[in-house]
Order: sequence, then C-alpha cells, then structure tokens
Amino acid sequence: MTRIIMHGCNGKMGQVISGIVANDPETSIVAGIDISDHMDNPYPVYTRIEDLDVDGDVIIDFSIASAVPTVLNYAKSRKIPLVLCTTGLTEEQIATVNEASKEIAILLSANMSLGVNLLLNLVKKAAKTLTGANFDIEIVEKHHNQKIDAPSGTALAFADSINESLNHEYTYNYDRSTSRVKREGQEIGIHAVRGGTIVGDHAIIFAGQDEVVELHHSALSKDIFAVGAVNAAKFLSQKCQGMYDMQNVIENY
Ligand SMILES: NC(=O)c1ccc[n+]([C@@H]2O[C@H](COP(=O)([O-])OP(=O)(O)OC[C@H]3O[C@@H](n4cnc5c(N)ncnc54)[C@H](O)[C@@H]3O)[C@@H](O)[C@H]2O)c1
Ligand SMILES: O=C(O)C1=N[C@H](C(=O)O)CCC1
Repeated sequence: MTRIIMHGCNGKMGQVISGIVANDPETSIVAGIDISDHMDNPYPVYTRIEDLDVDGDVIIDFSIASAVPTVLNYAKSRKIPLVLCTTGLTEEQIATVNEASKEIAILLSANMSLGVNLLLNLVKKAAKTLTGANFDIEIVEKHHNQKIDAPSGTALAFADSINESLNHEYTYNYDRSTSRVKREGQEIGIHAVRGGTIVGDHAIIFAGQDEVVELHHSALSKDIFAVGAVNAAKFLSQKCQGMYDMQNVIENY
C-alpha cells in the first residue's frame, strides 16, 4: 500500500486524484494539504504543511508555483519522495528542485499523461528530419480559462525536447506582436490560447515548403493526468534520491 500525502488536495487535480485513489486498493491518501479548506474529504486536511503529523510514503503536489518551495522544504526535512506536477516554476525554483534531488527522490513532470510523454520522444525524430529540410516549428497550446500560467509547462517541455535534439541551437519566441520582422529560421514559436473548459490541447506544427506536418495531443479528461500521477507516486515511493521524470514511469507501462 502506497500512502500518499496530497498537496493541493482541494483543487481540481487534487479532487480527481482523491476519486482515483478511493477506488485503488494499492494506494491511500493519508492526509491532504490545502490553504482552502472547503471540501469534504475522507482524510484529514491541513491548511499548513508545518502542522502535518501523519506519516506518508510519497507526496503528490498539484498546487501553485509559489507554494512549491514550502512543500519542497517539507519533503526534504522528512526525507519523503515528491511527485511535482505543478507548472509555471521559475528557473530559480527548478534549480532548487534539482538541488533538493541530491537528498530525496523527485519526479518533476509538466504532464503526467501517457500520450504526451510518448509524443515528447516522437517530436525529437520529427524535428531532426524536418529542420534538415528547413521546416519551421510552432507550438500552439489550448487550456481552460482557470489556468494561471502561460505558456503551459507541457508546451515548454515540447520545446525543450525538440531543442535538445537540435543541439540547443533554437530560441523561443512567445510574442510576435512587439516587432515587425520575419521569423528567424532557428526559432520555436510558442502560443497560448485560454478558454472555457478545454482540458489541454497541444499541437506541434512543422511547416515546410508546400507541406505541413502536425503532431497533436488532446486531453479529453483530467483523469489521464491523475492516473499518471498515482502511477508515478507508486514508482517514486520505492526510489532513492535523484531526479526522475515520466519517461522512467512509462518504461514500465
Ligand atoms: N503535470 C500535469 O500533468 C498537470 C496536469 C494538470 C494540472 N497541472 C498543474 O497543476 C497545478 C494545479 O492545477 P489545478 O487545475 O488542480 O489547479 P487548482 O487551482 O484547481 O488547484 C490548486 C490547489 O492548490 C491550493 N493551493 C494554493 N496555494 C497553496 C498553498 N500555499 N499550499 C497548499 N495548497 C495551496 C489551492 O487552494 C487549490 O485548491 C497547476 O500548476 C497546473 O498547471 C499539471
Ligand atoms: O490544467 C492545467 O493547468 C494543465 N496544465 C499542465 C501544463 O501546464 O502543461 C498540463 C495539462 C493541464
């Protein structure tokens, strides 16, 4: 049995995970943490992580970037593995996460779904082949109107994966409205759309001379992220210190 501490338990993802864990005999949520305590949960909820006095095997975090330093410090001080799913982290915060992984196991992933994690590999092959023929690369992501960060962590992960396969020679362009110039060859345009209840949609567009190749992922429900996070928690609860990602988890699917 993997005992989970759910950080951000009263948010949209925290509640979907609570539902999935309730039907999974291999996991249980032993405590939740959320600054907003307005839900009925079948486990104790703390508004301050410092007050948490329940043992757990792993923490899952779906909260907000500004809350990440606190949960990271707690995980470090108690030596508890941390599945970090919150997006919008600054470069400094990511550096702190990397530093903390010298002491505890951390799995950091902007997208817990199987499809996106498969696609993160496929875009590398497409980028290598198509940029050789001068194709331009643009990423368009769409999310619901409650999302705070932009562009999505997943769009950035796609850009980073592509750039890694291109020897980090590409720059990112988030805004074409401030300059009147043609696009650079070695750039990746990244664009965010926000509206309604769109769960999560990513298109990676390779546009060449007279042909366009588009790789596309659509999330049809938040369950795909929750299932991935619970699988990641089971995986990480057994691990020693170090940085992990969803590639390590989907290898076992
Ligand atoms: N990695 C993935 O697959 C994936 C999937 C979906 C969402 N996300 C990310 O997860 C995060 C949460 O998404 P959501 O849709 O559940 O958001 P949400 O706003 O519905 O939930 C966030 C919860 O965190 C709580 N919270 C805020 N500050 C806190 C603090 N200091 N301490 C404890 N709890 C705090 C809020 O009260 C809220 O209940 C976002 O960054 C989102 O981009 C990642
Ligand atoms: O709903 C969100 O917020 C999501 N955020 C992630 C991101 O920023 O990439 C993943 C998809 C859902």
